[in-house]
Amino acid sequence: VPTWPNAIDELEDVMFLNTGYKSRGFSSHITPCSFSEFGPGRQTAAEWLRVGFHDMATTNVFFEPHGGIDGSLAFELQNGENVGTGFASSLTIYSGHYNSRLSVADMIALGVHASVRGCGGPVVPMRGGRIDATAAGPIGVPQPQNGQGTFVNQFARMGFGIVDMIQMTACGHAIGGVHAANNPLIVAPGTAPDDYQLFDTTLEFDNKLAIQYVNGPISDPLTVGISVRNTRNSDFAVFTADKNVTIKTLQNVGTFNTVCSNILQKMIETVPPESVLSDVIAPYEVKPSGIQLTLLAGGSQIKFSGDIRVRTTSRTVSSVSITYKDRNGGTGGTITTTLAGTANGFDDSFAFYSFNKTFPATSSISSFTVSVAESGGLTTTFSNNGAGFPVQDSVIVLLPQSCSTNRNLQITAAVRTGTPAPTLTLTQKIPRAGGIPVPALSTSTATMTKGVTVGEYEIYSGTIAVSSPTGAKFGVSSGSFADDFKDVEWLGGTCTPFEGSSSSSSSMSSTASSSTSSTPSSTISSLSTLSSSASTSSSSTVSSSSTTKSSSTSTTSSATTLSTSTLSTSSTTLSTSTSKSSVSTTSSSSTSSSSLSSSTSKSSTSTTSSSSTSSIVSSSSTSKSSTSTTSTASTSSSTPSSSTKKPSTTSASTSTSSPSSSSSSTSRPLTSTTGTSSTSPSSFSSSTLSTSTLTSSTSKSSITTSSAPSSSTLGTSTAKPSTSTTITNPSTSKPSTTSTSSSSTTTAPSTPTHPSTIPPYTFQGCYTEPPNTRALSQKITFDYPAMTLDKCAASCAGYVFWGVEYGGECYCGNTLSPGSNPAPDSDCNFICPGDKSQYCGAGNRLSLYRLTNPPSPPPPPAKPTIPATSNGYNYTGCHTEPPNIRALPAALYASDELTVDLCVSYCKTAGYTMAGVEYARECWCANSLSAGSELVGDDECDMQCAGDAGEGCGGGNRVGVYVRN
Ligand code: HEM
Repeated sequence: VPTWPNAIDELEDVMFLNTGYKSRGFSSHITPCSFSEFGPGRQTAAEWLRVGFHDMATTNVFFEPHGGIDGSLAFELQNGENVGTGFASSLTIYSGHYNSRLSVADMIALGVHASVRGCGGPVVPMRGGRIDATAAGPIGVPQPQNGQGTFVNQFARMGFGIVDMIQMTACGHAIGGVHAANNPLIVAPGTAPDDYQLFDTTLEFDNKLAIQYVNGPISDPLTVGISVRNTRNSDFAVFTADKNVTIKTLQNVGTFNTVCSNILQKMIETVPPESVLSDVIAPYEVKPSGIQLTLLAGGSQIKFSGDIRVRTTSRTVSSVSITYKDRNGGTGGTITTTLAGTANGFDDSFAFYSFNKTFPATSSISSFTVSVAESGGLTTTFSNNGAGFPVQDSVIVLLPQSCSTNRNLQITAAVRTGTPAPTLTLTQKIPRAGGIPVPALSTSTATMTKGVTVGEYEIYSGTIAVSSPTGAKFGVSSGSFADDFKDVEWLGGTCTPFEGSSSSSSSMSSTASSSTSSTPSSTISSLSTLSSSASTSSSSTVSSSSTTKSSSTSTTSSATTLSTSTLSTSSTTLSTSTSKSSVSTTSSSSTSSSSLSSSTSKSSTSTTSSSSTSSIVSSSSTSKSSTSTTSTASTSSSTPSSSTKKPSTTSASTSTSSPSSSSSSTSRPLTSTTGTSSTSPSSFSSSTLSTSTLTSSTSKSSITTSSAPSSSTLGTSTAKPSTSTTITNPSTSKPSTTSTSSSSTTTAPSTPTHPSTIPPYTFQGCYTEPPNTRALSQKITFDYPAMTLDKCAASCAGYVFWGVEYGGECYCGNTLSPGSNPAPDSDCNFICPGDKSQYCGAGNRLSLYRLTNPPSPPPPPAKPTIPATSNGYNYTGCHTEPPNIRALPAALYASDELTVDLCVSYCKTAGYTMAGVEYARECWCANSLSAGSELVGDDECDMQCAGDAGEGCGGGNRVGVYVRN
């Protein structure tokens, strides 16, 4: 069970909350299994499974980076290998769930898991942590016309053997079918219901395909039907690759389910090396959900609210309570909860218990444990693998005081005195152009300006422009503290002013009002705030600037910030707070209410932590409450400003209502003009990297604003190898051992090249493959692990051309097909796996070589002459054969020794007055020429006589006719 918070938290929610309270709705697109929101003739579950295969299938495990499940499919929809609308529509659905904590690549994997399980198949174990590519990868998806040998090689390139190939394809084709519109050479239009021919007789994930393939009747259009004569019966080619041994084993249901679980897990765990996968995701037994601290009016009290999600799959819960520690690690108290709702996954059920507790800001909270009492009397305490569930109170977003108007967010946060000035961060989903269905994530940041100080906290505010509110997330962070990943859509249109203590509240209101009148200079003041914030903070910022104009800078980092935020464990919180406390006291000079500063209570890193994981207590429990109130829980417990409870901003704003909501100050339109150029296209491109979060959460913590340069390295790595410098790694295996070439002898080359000669061949350049055929097609060999240019040259000895493609494919031919055109040499950027000093083509690109001195073609045969006379017969011309009869039908003599003399003497001896030579070796006789035979040019009767190349003996359908003198 993971420790919370965890990089997989968002994925875990989307994976398990299928229906009910706080459902994430992911699986609704594939429920029931046969469902498609796009109408008849489609099955979304099948489309999701296929998306998984096609995203993975261009993997080349012999290269770095080698691709895999990385979402590159989104950039490859136009490349001819991904035909059908299911790819774009699936990725569009995933885009709706996409954010800085959940990559498209993880959703592609989750789509495989969900479609298989949702269709009644086995559980495919699921891990998180895939990083999204930012550009297309190479081509290489198996196409139905490829043929068995190519399939075997393509799967080998992906890292799979023949048995794997058969298993994966049989499991993949357990659901769905073939669309006539996409594949008219496999399913003829008009021959299947909705033009959609299923692979077997069911839409469920079962082994009918295997059973029917072995025993018949076979309905799989990739095995039987018109695909056979169109050489597109790829399932047949795949399943027969081991003489049907593997497909036969899949007739057993148990074997089938085990095999499919394993092979599909391998498929979705084929990922680029930079994607470090998490453990297999199991649902939390207890998981905090929507936890929020809110500093209440006056600043002396904090409200702590949210839900506790309890897994109820195998327990009947009677009550859930929370025991918390104060911010110094001392005993805090106990909080009761009420059932708010239930939810279900494919195999799990959950109940959410809401709570709402107010405690003094001085003592506050640092962590909590959860006790779950079961109806049987057992009570289990969950301490988050020992340390309790951490809660940081150093940076708190004040949702009631935050709002969104005119595409501007105005965000207010309370920051514990002594904590450096916070940064406001916004991550938006910006649509991509060019038919790419997945948006880019763009993160922009803005400085925040300090307002009043109330008790332990300083109130900061900031504004930031939002161009794409749907799915946008915002947060506030300072160092490793953050309160973030909040939906922009939660925000109402009105910001309720923060009511500080009597003196401070006035200053706050002045802050708010001053915003409207603020002058251009505010930008400057905010900048000064930023610079000074590190050390002294306080003073300068208090009033003036206010407007929170904050020159927002757009950066790309995003995710790292978001995830690390919550990681700040309780202990670190404590230590930092104590150390900083001195600062808070000094700065208190500026504002009034400060004095409290009880944070100095040091106590430092109190160890305490009750690591008890399963202490058994008697039934009684603390609070029953349980079911009675159910859904109303959240509202019932609310105190004055219950607002933060949950997104629904409308209720939030209304509940807090009363205190002079001075509408005028709501939010200032003026800021819209400020230079928040965050949305400029340039900043988007690299932003998708964000999701790197999942791996390295802890270390990155402090990055927030400046990270752009570092994160960019992650992104580029997933794309194509691009330029030479990125890959190199000269060490490993050195120049080839093969002889022929004049290659280097001792030193390892630092940069690969396109050798200008591989004797007896010369480099022609980097060439494309023509659209519908191969550039070179006479002989093909594969050697993905160890191909070199020299090996291909040796394999193609005797051919005029050869070329290496995709690192491991070698093609030979005597002619280059039309449509194969020169491309930039830099396109051929795959390093030869067997010789790192050479390039071996790329996806759809051949490193092309040609014989330096092609053998001079044999001299064209001398044109034969047609003898004018022979043996008393005279040549009368070249005649056609009439349609239904021979020109000289009476007698035929054929010989490989034929000459004109031989033919004439044959007919003469046989008593005919006419003789005719045809097609090099035929001799025809008659006494008259048949009607319909026409005279044509002599050049049509110049085929060499079989017995004498110097003489003409007619032609195809052409008779050279001789008549007796
Ligand atoms: C040699 C390997 C393979 C070839 C040549 C191949 C070919 C095809 C073709 C031609 C279609 C019909 C697409 C359409 O008309 O819309 C199809 C559908 C499908 N393929 Fe494959 N496939 C292969 C392997 C796999 C694998 C390994 C998987 C997954 C693990 C898979 C999953 C699917 C699914 C689920 C469908 C149904 C899609 C739908 O109903 O919309 N295929 N495949």
